[in-house]
Amino acid sequence: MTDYDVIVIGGGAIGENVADRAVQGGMRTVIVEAELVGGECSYWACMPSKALLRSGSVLATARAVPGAAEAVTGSLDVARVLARRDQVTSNWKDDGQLEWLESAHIDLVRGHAVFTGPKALRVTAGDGTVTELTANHAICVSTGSLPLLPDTPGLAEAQPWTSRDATSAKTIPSSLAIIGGGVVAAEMATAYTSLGASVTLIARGKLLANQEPFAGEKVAEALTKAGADVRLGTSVERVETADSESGHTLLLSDGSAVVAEKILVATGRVPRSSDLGLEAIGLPAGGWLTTDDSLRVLDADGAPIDWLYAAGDVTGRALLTHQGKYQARIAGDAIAARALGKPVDTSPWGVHSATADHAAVPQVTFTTPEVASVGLTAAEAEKRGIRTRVVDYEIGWVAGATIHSDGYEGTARAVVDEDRRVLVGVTFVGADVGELLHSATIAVTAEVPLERLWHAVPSYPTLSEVWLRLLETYGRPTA
Ligand SMILES: Cc1cc2nc3c(=O)[nH]c(=O)nc-3n(C[C@H](O)[C@H](O)[C@H](O)COP(=O)(O)OP(=O)(O)OC[C@H]3O[C@@H](n4cnc5c(N)ncnc54)[C@H](O)[C@@H]3O)c2cc1C
Ligand SMILES: NC(=O)c1ccc[n+]([C@@H]2O[C@H](COP(=O)([O-])OP(=O)(O)OC[C@H]3O[C@@H](n4cnc5c(N)ncnc54)[C@H](O)[C@@H]3O)[C@@H](O)[C@H]2O)c1
Repeated sequence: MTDYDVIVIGGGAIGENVADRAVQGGMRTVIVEAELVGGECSYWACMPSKALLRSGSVLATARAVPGAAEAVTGSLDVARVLARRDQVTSNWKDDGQLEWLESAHIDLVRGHAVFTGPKALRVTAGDGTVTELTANHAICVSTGSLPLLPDTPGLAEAQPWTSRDATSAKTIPSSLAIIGGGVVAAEMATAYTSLGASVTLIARGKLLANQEPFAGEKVAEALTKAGADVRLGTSVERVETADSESGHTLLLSDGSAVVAEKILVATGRVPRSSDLGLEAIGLPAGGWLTTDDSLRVLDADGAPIDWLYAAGDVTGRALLTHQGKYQARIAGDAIAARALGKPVDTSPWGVHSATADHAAVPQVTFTTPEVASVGLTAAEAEKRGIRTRVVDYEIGWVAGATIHSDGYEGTARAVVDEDRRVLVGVTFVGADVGELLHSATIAVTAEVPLERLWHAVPSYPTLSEVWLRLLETYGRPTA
């Protein structure tokens, strides 16, 4: 039996950050990791997917800038794109992460952890070695999420790709049918189209339905223009696989059929909590771990368990690396503060409260065009009873867009809370708008009054000038 002040289950980006903050708070801390330290984001999600997307995005921009366009004479070098992706994932080796753990004074136990009781875990390594661990103060669960697989007849037999296969593929299939209309579906449709696959995207609803409506519309339009077949409002009812040579036939609810060499299922995520032994501590297996805003897990009565924390995807709060790392900083600090009897500030926007998860989550979808959003959409704000005014502006009309590329197309939307005269949501769609997003995140999180925003002067001629145009469209304040 080995004891630590803090045990973190899961060494993904989020677990690493919980452990780092706990160590910095004076806690002796260990991470238990079953697979690769660095987790999904580093090896099978954010990093490889963005590496697969980047070359196509650069090429599209270059083709829209005369002078550069003439220098682009070929299509993407697929082998080089895949090689760069391999480099970005460190060839699926975690040596670099191990060095970082050592420098951050975080111990590591490799293996699969299950709860044996309160503050107690059993870790079984790949070679069968068992380590019993106990925590003096806290255990934080950061085990992430797994792909959701719909029980569509014939789908499992077709051995579909999940996001792991799509981000780590060594060759590009000639045709790819993507089931889903969310972020993974949109990004992988963009990447695989640019890499030469014949892509069909099948979504039961709209594309990027959680975003402002124009976001999904513009991405669907661009995908179609790039050669993808985008089928919205239709579901896969059955999959037939005659043999591996002829590929798969997907029969859709609108009566049509799609034939593809590979199928990618991108229908969302489920919490990775079914094999954690949660029953040993009185929690149901397989569910999201609901937390308070200082990331303590809530019991069946909704009361926080004082020694049990969770951060990242497994909480279901916001399935994004940056938002999970935000939770991790708060969880690690709260664990250390409570252990040492120091003050804990869980008031909204307090140092130990993940308040932004409710009102100011930023996200960039790296499609062509990009979608960058923070806070509430107009529809969400209305649902919350906020009296809003929606302000739209075409990004292509600002001087920065003229310089960026010819025929720049993009839209910006600001959702104004009319009673408080602050922004509650901002969305940008267009090439390279991802780098604009943090300005909006600051405006929304800091609740900067519109009157003060007029004094935040965007540099000329950058895309940021869209901020000034949004304010002008809203109307200049009077003294
Ligand atoms: C294709 C794709 C692209 C994405 N792109 C982006 C993006 O661009 N930007 C963004 O912000 N987000 C992106 N995301 C989301 C992002 O990947 C996740 O939000 C993030 O990885 C969650 O981190 P985590 O640490 O909670 O979980 P994970 O990274 O999954 O880490 C959990 C770790 O826990 C380990 N583990 C699980 N159970 C146990 C156990 N019982 N014992 C020991 N170890 C265990 C696992 O092996 C794993 O290493 C993307 C997701 C996908 C699928
Ligand atoms: N750039 C980024 O920030 C980025 C990129 C990729 C993924 N992610 C994160 O990873 C998570 C997973 O992404 P995702 O795209 O898998 O999930 P998602 O929740 O974004 O989209 C799921 C899609 O699948 C559809 N769907 C769900 N169940 C279905 C079913 N049974 N049959 C048919 N369609 C079904 C939904 O209608 C939706 O269109 C998201 O929460 C996202 O935030 C982020």
